[in-house]
This record gives sequence, structure tokens and C-alpha cells, in this order.
Amino acid sequence: MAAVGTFRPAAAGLGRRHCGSLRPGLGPGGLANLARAKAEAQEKGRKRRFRDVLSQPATLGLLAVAGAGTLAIGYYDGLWLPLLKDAQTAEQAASPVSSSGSSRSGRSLLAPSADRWVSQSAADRLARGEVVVLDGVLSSKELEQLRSELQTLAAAPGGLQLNPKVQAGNLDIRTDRVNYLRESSFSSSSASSAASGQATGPLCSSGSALQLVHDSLRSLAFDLQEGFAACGDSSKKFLVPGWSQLSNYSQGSGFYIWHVDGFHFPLWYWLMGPYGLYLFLQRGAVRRRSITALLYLHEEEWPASFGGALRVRAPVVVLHSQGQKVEEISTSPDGCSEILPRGGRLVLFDSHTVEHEVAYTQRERWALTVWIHQ
Ligand SMILES: O=C(O)CCC(=O)C(=O)O
Ligand SMILES: [Fe+2]
Repeated sequence: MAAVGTFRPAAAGLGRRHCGSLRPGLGPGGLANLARAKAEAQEKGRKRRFRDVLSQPATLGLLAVAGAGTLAIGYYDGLWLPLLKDAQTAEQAASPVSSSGSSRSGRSLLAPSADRWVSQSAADRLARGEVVVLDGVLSSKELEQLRSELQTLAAAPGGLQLNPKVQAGNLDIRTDRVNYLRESSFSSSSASSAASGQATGPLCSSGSALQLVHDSLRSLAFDLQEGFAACGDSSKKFLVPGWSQLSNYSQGSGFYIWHVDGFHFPLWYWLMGPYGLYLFLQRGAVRRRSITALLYLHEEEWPASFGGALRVRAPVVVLHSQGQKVEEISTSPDGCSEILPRGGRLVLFDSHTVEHEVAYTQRERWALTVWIHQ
């Protein structure tokens, strides 16, 4: 009958008790003991399997390589990244001979006087969080030479590229076009490669005014390091990337919104575990930025009507090496100071603390930047 055929002890909650009671030697609580013993046996089996896998030579080798790799990456703390992979110490960057054996064209931009007043005053002011401005670090003749080189570079295929933010699809942050200059950017064959329309290969000629500025800006780190030491801070040992950023804002277009150049790694990032470590290493180069050094390369005369000011939320001082005077620039009620980007003007500030923006420019605007790292 249907009633007999559909009776299922398990469905009625009777199956376990029924089966359990059939096992010999199990007294009261025996089932619980059996379940515990079974769980323990399973746990032991799992541990044994894990130990077996761990003791495999291939696994051990893999773990050793991964461990050593993590340590090495941690040690270099970002140096492996392209941003800092060919960085040099301040001493090396200021050396008259480059790593490839060719002679450098750089010279001190801080007009070294016997008493090193400029480098010491700059270091002292930077340590107080101020922005330091020096005028006339390039002569009119050098600026004129630069203008003609920059026009050639801008006209050459591949001479200027979209900035990294625009390349990543973000159009709201900055509008400049850039060229990241390296030693390999300078070659005696540049004129011919630019003329022949090659998109790759060096675009600037060796010994050019641009190379002089690139080398000089990189070697500035050494003067500043000495300046800090003379102010009693010998802990500053600078590291200089192999590259500088040439940036161009075209007439009637440019802006770069408020930002700081350095990156503070928030402690809570560590809560993300391995991904936090990845971010820590990946942003190593930006974390290690210490001083931003900017040099304007266009015409000397730049009235306020041209726009394109560098606006900063920090006190600004202009150092006059003649007469060793410090001029303090007034700040607007909202705490901002404006620095007009006059050609041959050098601007230095702390990469981590000084917030800044580039205002809309009415004129073509050229700047070369080196981020001095620590
Ligand atoms: O060109 C300037 O005046 C500043 C550029 C800047 O802030 C940057 O490249 O991070
Ligand atoms: Fe910046």
C-alpha cells in the first residue's frame, strides 16, 4: 500500500538514532566521541597533506624565490620601478661624467658663492615649508636657444605626448603635453632623426641648451644636499631620477588642478594586506619625492595678463644672491601666493606639503621639472 511504501525513517528524523543503535560497543555519548574522532582524523589528514605539499622540493624552491623576491623588492622600496630604476645619488648626478662615460653639460643653478649663501638659504627656507624662487638662473641667450630647440621638438613626431593622466582617460586634472627626457634623449643625430620624421629615437641634440638644463636641474640636488648639511641636517641624502619632465601648455588652454606632488602612504592601507603592500611598493617613487625643482623655459617677460601662474598654498620667498637678500612675497587672504612663470625662474618646494595648481594660461608655457627623492 501507498502508506507503507512512502515511510522513510530518515525523513522522520529516525535514521541516525536507528543506525547508531546498531553499532556494537557504543555506550551513552559514544556517537559524540565517534564524531570527534572522525573530525580529528580528518584534520590530521589535512595537516599531513599540507606538510607533504610543503616538503616538495618544487614548493620549497618556489617559496624561497618568492620570499627572496619580496625582501629584495622591500629593500629597494620602489627602486625597481621604471620611475627610479636609473636614479643616481646627488653626488653622481652632479658628477661631470655621466654613467655612460659621456661628459655632462650641467652647471650649478644655485650660483655657488664662496659662502654658499644661496644653497644654505634655500635649504633653510625649504625646511620651514616655504617655496623658494630664484630668478635669472638661465641667461637670455640660453633662453633664446631653448625656444628654438623647443619649437623643433614640439614639431617633431613623438616630440610631445599626452600627459599620463590624459593617457589614462582622465581629462579633468591636467592638460599639458610632456616629454620625459633621459640621457638617451640626447644624441648628435637628433637633427636628422627629427627632420626625417622618425617617431622614435632621440629628439634632442647632444650638448643642446635643453641638455644643459636637464643636467643642471638634476645636479641641483647636490647643492641642496650640501645646503641642508650646512644647516645642520646631514640626514638628507638625495636620490635623483634619471629623467626630467618637460611640460608644455599650449596657448589659451592649460591648467593643472590643485595637488601635491608627493604621496603619503596612509597607515590604513596596510589593512588591505598583500594589496596594501603592492600599493606601498608601486607608489614607492612618488612616496620618496622630497623636493620639486621647476624651471621655466619660455620668454623672460611674463606679465600677469599672460595667466599661467603657479599658485601655491604656502609662503613664498625670492632669494637674491646679489646682496644676499630674501624677499617675502605677499599672500592673498585665502592663503595663496602666485608665482609668475618667468623664463629662467627656478622654483623649489617640498613635494609632500606644498599644495599647488597651474592657472589657465594665455601663452604657450614650458617647464622642466625634476623631483628630487630621498
Ligand atoms: O608647471 C608648473 O608650474 C607646475 C607643474 C606641476 O605642478 C607638476 O607637474 O606637478
Ligand atoms: Fe605639481
